[in-house]
Amino acid sequence: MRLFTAQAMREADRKAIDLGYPSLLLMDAAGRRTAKRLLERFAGRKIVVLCGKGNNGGDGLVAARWLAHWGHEVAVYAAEGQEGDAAMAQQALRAHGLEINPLSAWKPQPHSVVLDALFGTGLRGPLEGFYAELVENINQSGLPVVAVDMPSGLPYQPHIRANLTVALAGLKNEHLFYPHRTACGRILLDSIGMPPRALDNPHLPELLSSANMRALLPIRPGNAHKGSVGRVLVVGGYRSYTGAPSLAALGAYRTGAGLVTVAYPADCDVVPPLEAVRLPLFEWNTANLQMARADAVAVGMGAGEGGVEAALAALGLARPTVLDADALHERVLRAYAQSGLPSIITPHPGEASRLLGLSAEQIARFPLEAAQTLAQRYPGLVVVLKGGPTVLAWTPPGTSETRMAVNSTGNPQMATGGMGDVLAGVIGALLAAGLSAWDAARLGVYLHGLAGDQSQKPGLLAHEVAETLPEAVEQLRSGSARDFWEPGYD
Ligand SMILES: NC(=O)C1=CN([C@@H]2O[C@H](COP(=O)(O)OP(=O)(O)OC[C@H]3O[C@@H](n4cnc5c(N)ncnc54)[C@H](OP(=O)(O)O)[C@@H]3O)[C@@H](O)[C@H]2O)[C@@H](O)CC1
Ligand SMILES: Nc1ncnc2c1ncn2[C@@H]1O[C@H](COP(=O)(O)OP(=O)(O)O)[C@@H](O)[C@H]1O
Ligand SMILES: [K+]
Repeated sequence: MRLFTAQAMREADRKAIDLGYPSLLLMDAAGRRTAKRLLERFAGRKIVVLCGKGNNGGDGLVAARWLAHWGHEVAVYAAEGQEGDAAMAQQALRAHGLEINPLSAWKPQPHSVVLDALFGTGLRGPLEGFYAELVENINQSGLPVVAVDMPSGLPYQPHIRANLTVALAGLKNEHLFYPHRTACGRILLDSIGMPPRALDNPHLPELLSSANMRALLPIRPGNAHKGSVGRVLVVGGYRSYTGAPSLAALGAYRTGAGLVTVAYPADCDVVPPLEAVRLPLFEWNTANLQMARADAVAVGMGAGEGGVEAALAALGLARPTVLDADALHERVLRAYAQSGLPSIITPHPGEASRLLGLSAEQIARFPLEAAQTLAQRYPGLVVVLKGGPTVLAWTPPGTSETRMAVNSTGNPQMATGGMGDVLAGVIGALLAAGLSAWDAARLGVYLHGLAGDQSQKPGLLAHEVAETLPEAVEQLRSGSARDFWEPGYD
């Protein structure tokens, strides 16, 4: 499943037409499906359809026709100047005997529901004048709004604040990234019968969904033993950061690691989980770390000033590695990228800011671009740029194409200390279980977010998310994990 930009969706539309699929069929499916979705949630209200003159408006005209055909009370207000499919939709509506009122005549009517078909992916700039005022009036009316494809005005201000958005053919950036996602309300995705070949675009980011992540779950054979399902070495800890490596160890065990060893400075009060092997060290060097038996390493959590040394010492173990927090420095990343070892870096925007020389705000605003830049700067390293949502990027060595993915799980209650430490442990366990770096990173962020979603509540703590990981794994395995968007009719 891919995440689309407006332009990419236009290209998919064009591809469908080039494949011989009639665009009017897409519009008819879009309008009809949207009408059904509206009825599922707002049956009994008078329906007011507001249409622009483009194809988004065309979808609205189709929806109005079907709603009237099914016997519902519908009032239609539309801009003038429809062309192509939208003009055909208008013709079909008129054939059903419906009247079309000028948009300027719309006034909020009590107990109505508004179908927002003003603008979709074709918007080229912020709404001004009449349309800006119309959008403000709709928002202020307090009436429920169902948006066709996306709330009109996005990604600019002003825009509609919808209760429900019916995304057509695929999810777009506005449906996933904040603050725009908030304006969508609940999100339903409808395929509208678009030929799959038209949607297939490997250059777009993959959207991590329950279906594709389920396939990555490692299988635990009946004759498993603790040495065969993945041994993780956690390397971290520093004076006041004694909890970080313990949380990573907990994350690793709860994701299925067979054995976790925690290496930490001997003068530090690190208290690893009872089940972990303790390795207090007086010096970070490879020989010391080799005392642990490990299939994968997670290094840097709470490592403070010792982070660089610890990560360079861990490099000598030549194991798949996840680099977090205080290990995330230029020198370390260069060394790991050159080593060719499967390696993952998990910066939050603050750490990415240190690496890129940009502000954390800029990185949080343009996470796709920031993750891509990091992945191109350090070929071979899988970049996990944490946030809401987390973005992943990877430039396989010897190629120039960067693969991108965007996570769909997680929630703002996860913005608490230690949450990233748990993630490092989760990914470490998946690396130790034998997954490739790209698979371990994708499944790891997905499971971590899914666990956070299960126990979503104010005051959520990192160790609680770790404790919920087994439930998240089970949910994903059994097929009961739900995506945040609701699937359409297929
Ligand atoms: N994906 C698919 O395959 C399918 C997509 N479908 C649907 O098509 C939608 C996209 O339709 P679209 O391309 O016609 O654009 P749309 O959003 O209606 O807006 C264009 C209109 O807005 C106007 N306009 C632009 N900027 C403006 C501004 N700042 N301020 C004011 N006006 C502005 C512009 O006017 P112009 O400047 O060109 O005169 C033009 O009239 C998509 O979201 C989905 O709903 C389905 O039908 C089936 C298959
Ligand atoms: N608003 C949010 N939506 C989704 N996930 C979030 C949100 N805020 C934080 N998270 C997740 O919580 C984790 C926080 O990591 P990080 O900032 O490194 O925490 P720490 O350094 O305290 O361990 C990341 O995995 C991030 O994706
Ligand atoms: K719309």
